Amino acid sequence: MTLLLGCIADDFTGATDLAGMLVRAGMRTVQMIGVPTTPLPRDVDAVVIALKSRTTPPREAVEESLAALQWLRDAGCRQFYFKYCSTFDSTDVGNIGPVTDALMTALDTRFTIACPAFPENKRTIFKGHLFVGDQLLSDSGMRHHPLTPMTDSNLVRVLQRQTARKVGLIGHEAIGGGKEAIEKRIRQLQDEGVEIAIVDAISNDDLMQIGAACADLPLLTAGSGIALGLPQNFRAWGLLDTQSAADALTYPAGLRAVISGSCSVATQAQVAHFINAGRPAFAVDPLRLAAGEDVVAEALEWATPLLADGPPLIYATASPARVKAAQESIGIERAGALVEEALSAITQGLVERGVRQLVVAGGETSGAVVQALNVTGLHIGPQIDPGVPWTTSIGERPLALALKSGNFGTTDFFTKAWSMLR
Ligand SMILES: Nc1ncnc2c1ncn2[C@@H]1O[C@H](COP(=O)(O)OP(=O)(O)O)[C@@H](O)[C@H]1O
Ligand SMILES: O=C(O)[C@@H](O)C(=O)COP(=O)(O)O
Repeated sequence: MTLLLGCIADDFTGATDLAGMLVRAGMRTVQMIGVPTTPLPRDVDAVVIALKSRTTPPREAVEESLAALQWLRDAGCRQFYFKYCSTFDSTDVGNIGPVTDALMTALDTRFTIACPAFPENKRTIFKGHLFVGDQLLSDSGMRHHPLTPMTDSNLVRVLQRQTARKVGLIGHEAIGGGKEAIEKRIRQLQDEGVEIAIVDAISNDDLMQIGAACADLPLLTAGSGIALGLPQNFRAWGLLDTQSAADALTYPAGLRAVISGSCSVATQAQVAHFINAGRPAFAVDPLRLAAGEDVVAEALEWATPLLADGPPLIYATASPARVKAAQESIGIERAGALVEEALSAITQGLVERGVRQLVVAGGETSGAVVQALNVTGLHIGPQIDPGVPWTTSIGERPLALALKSGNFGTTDFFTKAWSMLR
């Protein structure tokens, strides 16, 4: 087995998003939870190591990312990919800048790109500014994110605040000129001392050109979009066969549930749609958790008799005003941690009661839940919506898991995802 691409993702839904994209483009891909301690399945072209490092202190994020890189290098990967959010979720202290810096130093490379674009999910970059749909990032719902509020759309400026390396821009003039024009712009930026370039991209065609131009870069940093353009390079080098069934999966049978700790705009609409469709839903309130009430036992008692009739929803999803009120009362980190712990414990209880098919909404939430379930890795299946594939956990008692990024998926996601499991 020759591993071609080694990826480090800063959260679990992001890792699944990237792995799904690679599978779609014909690379057999597994997602491992944390730095692998168990052998990889056979016949794999790409590995995505999922970390929960998006919002941890930068030193911890760097340490974990370097450990993941070392594992991927030891496994023989030829190119490396640091995956972060398509909305560039980070704060002024990191972790995109510090992790990129550390990976560049470890790989002894003086140039990489930074490109969160994902046009199919309406994340585009033009003149270095990130758009979410028709809005600038800073006008989008991301300005209210509980942990990483994004209030500046100029990615050159955002990243420059997080790194001492010089940040530049590969603008759309170069992207429109195709592979050669992009390579020329990279050389020009390198002559100017730029080490990390934000890259404009507004279409999948752009991503294919960028992928081709970045074939020889040891490290890429990006959302999942850039992955679409990489398999063509491995194929051109004769290293990758065309895989017709890279996403073939067999799903475990069992009861179903939806867990949502995401407060993103898309998830709020999905929760409302599920409730309006008459499906049962239980709200987890961080203030009750902080007061020491046994919300976990209450949720499990509520859910148990409902499981036979289809998926119940257990959610902490709330409006920006309610999230703010909870955070002001108990603190941002504590509110997040209490909710993550409670949702994880509830999910463990549901699995003990026979749940085998789960939709989990939210990156941090998915990280907490998947770790609590002791999942070590995921096989990647077909996509439900762009950026969200079905997966099955590796191991003896597999679960079917759809880890949904906060802002991904159509409004009816929680009710429609199941039809693909039949
Ligand atoms: N009602 C709430 N009040 C405060 N924090 C919340 C609430 N609901 C969820 N959270 C926290 O907000 C964070 C949401 O992040 P995440 O799960 O990554 O969702 P997304 O993918 O939408 O960013 C989690 O840490 C979660 O525990
Ligand atoms: O790139 C993306 O947008 C996603 O893959 C992702 O990382 C989303 O993170 P969450 O919104 O925290 O789920």
